[in-house]
Amino acid sequence: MQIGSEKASSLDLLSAIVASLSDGYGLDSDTGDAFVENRLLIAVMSIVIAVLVGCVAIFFIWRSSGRKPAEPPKPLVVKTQMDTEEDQGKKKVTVFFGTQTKTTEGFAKVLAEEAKARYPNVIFKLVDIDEYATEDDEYDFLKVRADPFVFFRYGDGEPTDNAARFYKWFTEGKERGTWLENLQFGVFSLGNQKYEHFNKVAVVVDELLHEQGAKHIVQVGLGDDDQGIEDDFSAWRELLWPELNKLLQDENETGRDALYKDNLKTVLVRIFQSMKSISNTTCVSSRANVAFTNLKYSRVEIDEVRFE
Ligand SMILES: Cc1cc2nc3c(=O)[nH]c(=O)nc-3n(C[C@H](O)[C@H](O)[C@H](O)COP(=O)(O)O)c2cc1C
Repeated sequence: MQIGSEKASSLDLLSAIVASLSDGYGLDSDTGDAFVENRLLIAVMSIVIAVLVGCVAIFFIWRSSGRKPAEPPKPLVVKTQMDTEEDQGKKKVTVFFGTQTKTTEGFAKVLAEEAKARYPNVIFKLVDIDEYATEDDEYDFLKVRADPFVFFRYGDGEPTDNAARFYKWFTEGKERGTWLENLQFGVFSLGNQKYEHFNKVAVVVDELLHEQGAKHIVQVGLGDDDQGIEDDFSAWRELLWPELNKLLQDENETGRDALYKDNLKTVLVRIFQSMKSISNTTCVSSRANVAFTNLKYSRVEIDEVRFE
């Protein structure tokens, strides 16, 4: 050991410390010498300890700086749900909606539930357009979907918050050409003619879908809150069902109307339950009542499932 030399290295110092510790703890001198001579081992150990101490320090600095781990991306609702084995081979319809105060969501739900009752072998999904894609590019799903596509929008001259990202991406992509030839769609919009831009966003989306190759199942429905939006909605649905029959009804399917009537009571209960989950107001329930008068079910029966 060369502690007395001109300049002791840190390794020499460490060796000296280990040697004195071994003395202090009663190790025999041979063992102490072995430690001291095995400088390479000590060097490796000291590096490992230094790295570990460094990692712990970095971890605490990182935690104290308040950074949170990156959030996992939002699930792609439709893609993941529709790719299940059970769904394979079945026809699928997606009801997308954009909404500000959830009225449109309620109407979309009514449509989806009624459609499920009419076409029990078809898979209907109700999807908030903003939750479909985490990245704009994922809206590319439109080009590969051959399923009927029903889109709900409302206008404010501007899109609703939850449709803003989709609307920006879609309206800025006019150079895409006719890339939506496999898509069939219908649009119904909830608006109010008192506003300058009556149902503007829906009209733009409808026109653009058509321009880009998608085929109308039914012409755009422009609901007017100022006149009677439930009647507009009912009238649009009456145009929709015959067209969906052509697309969705199985060739060997018979007695659809009887099946539909059997299902209807259950469907009404489900709709009222889901409406209640959206809003507890009786106003929402009464909207559903009106929306269903054209199904020829008496008001008395519907009132049995009213929630207060
Ligand atoms: C702040 C505000 C702005 C609106 N702007 C428009 C508009 O520009 N054009 C239109 O047709 N309707 C407009 N409406 C009417 C809504 O489209 C209508 O009330 C619709 O039922 C709301 O649906 P939601 O609850 O799903 O957002 C507006 C409503 C509000 C409250």
